[in-house]
Amino acid sequence: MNPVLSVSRLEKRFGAVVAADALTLDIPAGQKISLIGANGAGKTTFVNMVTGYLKPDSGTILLDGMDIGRRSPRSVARLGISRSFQIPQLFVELTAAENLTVAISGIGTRMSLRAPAEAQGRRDKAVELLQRFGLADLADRPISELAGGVRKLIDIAMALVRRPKLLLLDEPTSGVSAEEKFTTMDRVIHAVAPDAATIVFVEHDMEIVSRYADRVVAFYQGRILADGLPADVLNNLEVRRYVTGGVR
Ligand SMILES: Nc1ncnc2c1ncn2[C@@H]1O[C@H](COP(=O)(O)OP(=O)(O)OP(=O)(O)O)[C@@H](O)[C@H]1O
Repeated sequence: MNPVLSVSRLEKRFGAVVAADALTLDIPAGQKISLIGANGAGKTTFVNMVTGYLKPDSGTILLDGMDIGRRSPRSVARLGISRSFQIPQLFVELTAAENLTVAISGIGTRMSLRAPAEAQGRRDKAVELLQRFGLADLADRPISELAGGVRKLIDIAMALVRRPKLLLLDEPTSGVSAEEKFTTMDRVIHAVAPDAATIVFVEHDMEIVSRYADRVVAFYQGRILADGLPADVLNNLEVRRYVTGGVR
């Protein structure tokens, strides 16, 4: 089967810093892949290039065989790649349902914003998405009143509005308490399952990585240091030395 995403010899420099050094990676449908690496290893640069927020200096990014390396973030999202951010991008004065309704309206093409039936349809879809995350009872609460972990989940719900082929999550459990981190990830995996989306998540917490990833890609200085099954990558000597800090 052809990969959903195929990245080949991707390069990005910021002055003297090589943030992406000949990155080559195929991602088949349905995988849950974790990107790991120390601060500054190039994980976010990779996510930004794949989602159109950064233009690569060279190399190709194919989504279902289509070259998307020069497209805008909006165009990449329309084609089927969605993302969440380290810091949730939500309208804090609006409620959870209103935030989702805005995102749902954004994908409606010829729908009239004023037609009551369509407004109700958008609201129903927003509540259905919140339900998937176990958050339906918070639909009418303003974001400003909600905890960090809940905001993260709502940001991820926003990314699911378009039913993406590929979902990129930038540190889904950062800022979430130790007690809540597994519940948060369980809810994410459960919520994404109906769309069978392929998930790439940047993660610093190795407990989360080993519990939820099918595959781990370790970055170091803009390069891929190791790529494979979690147990293999996490036991790799170089990964332990340069990424997880297990070998001094
Ligand atoms: N816009 C930019 N301008 C200049 N340098 C940048 C820019 N974005 C990233 N870099 C540099 O590129 C390298 C890779 O950064 P990147 O943010 O991709 O790392 P990361 O692995 O996501 O780190 P973190 O875990 O801290 O988020 C770093 O040296 C960083 O300082």
